[in-house]
Amino acid sequence: MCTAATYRTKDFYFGRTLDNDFSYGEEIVVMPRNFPLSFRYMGTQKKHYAMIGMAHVEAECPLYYDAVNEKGLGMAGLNFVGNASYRKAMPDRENVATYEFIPWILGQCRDVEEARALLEKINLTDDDFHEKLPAARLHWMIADRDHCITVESTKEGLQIYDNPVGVLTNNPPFDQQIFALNHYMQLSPEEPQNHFSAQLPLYCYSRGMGALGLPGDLSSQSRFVRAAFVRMNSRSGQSEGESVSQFFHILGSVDQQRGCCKAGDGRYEITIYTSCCNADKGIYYYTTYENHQITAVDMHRENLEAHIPARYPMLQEQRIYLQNSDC
Ligand SMILES: C[C@H](CCC(=O)NCCS(=O)(=O)O)[C@H]1CC[C@H]2[C@@H]3[C@H](O)C[C@@H]4C[C@H](O)CC[C@]4(C)[C@H]3C[C@H](O)[C@]12C
Repeated sequence: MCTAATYRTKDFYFGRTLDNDFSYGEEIVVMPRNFPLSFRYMGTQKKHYAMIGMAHVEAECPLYYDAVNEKGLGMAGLNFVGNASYRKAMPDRENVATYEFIPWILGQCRDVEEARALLEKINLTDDDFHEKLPAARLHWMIADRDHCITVESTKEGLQIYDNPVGVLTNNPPFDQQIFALNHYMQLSPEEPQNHFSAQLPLYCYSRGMGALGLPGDLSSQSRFVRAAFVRMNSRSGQSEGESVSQFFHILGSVDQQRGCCKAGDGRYEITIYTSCCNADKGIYYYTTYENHQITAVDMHRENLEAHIPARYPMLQEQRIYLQNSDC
């Protein structure tokens, strides 16, 4: 399971949880403008926008899970197993393999409007990166500070949905996820009133009762509702510290603890990492399952005119600050 979210204060933030029962060995990768992007069908782009994100690097090629570019556009891929459907390359389309989709969009587009224009011409192909890395069954969230869309390639073709919630999880398809919010419109951060019966002395014996009924389980539909409720009602200060902290709290509402979701063979699905990217400043903040200290990589500290990506393995060791170490 995974959840992606956007958040806006003074700056625009974009991030996700990556939930799985194993890791592909991902790292933070800054792709500079002059790293040649060789596409399977679309030739080579010698120059493109720089980007920072989480990727598995295979044969020197960053395969991004989520990233933002230097213009403040963000994109993340999340499992969409059983619904994602890709086609063979087609003569009249811009054919892009799914593992190329993030650099294809972020390398060329400043914002969602430009991404929409590319999406009109695209055909997502079913090509594997290689036989050990088959095409991942995903759908994607693309967002800038003003707009957010969900992109799904299904048997019916390419679906592009406005995403007014700024949240994406996994199945079912996005129109059904959004529809399900109708069932929760009574949820509120306010104290509820007794509409049940005037003849009964019902009262609020606890804070938080306005959100009674918010689903607490780990299914993707429930995580969608929970993250949407938290995200839509989120309040924080404008500073970087307050914004980043609030973002991690939003995604903390859908965190997966080891033991609650069995994945077979004694393995469990857990939140391997949580990311929060300041898309305006190009700073990628993250925590991992074992390391709750927020670590950051700033793309603007790298040479963005370089030809080779800069790679930062995630710091996994938790450093605990002993406050009374002098005693
Ligand atoms: C497993 C990840 C998605 C996690 C997720 O959504 N979990 C939800 C579980 S569930 O549905 O609710 O059960 C996805 C997100 C990005 C994917 C990776 C990226 O697409 C980059 C490459 C693409 C290659 O084709 C396959 C390996 C790969 C390295 C992918 C492996 C895997 O499919 C990743 C890591």
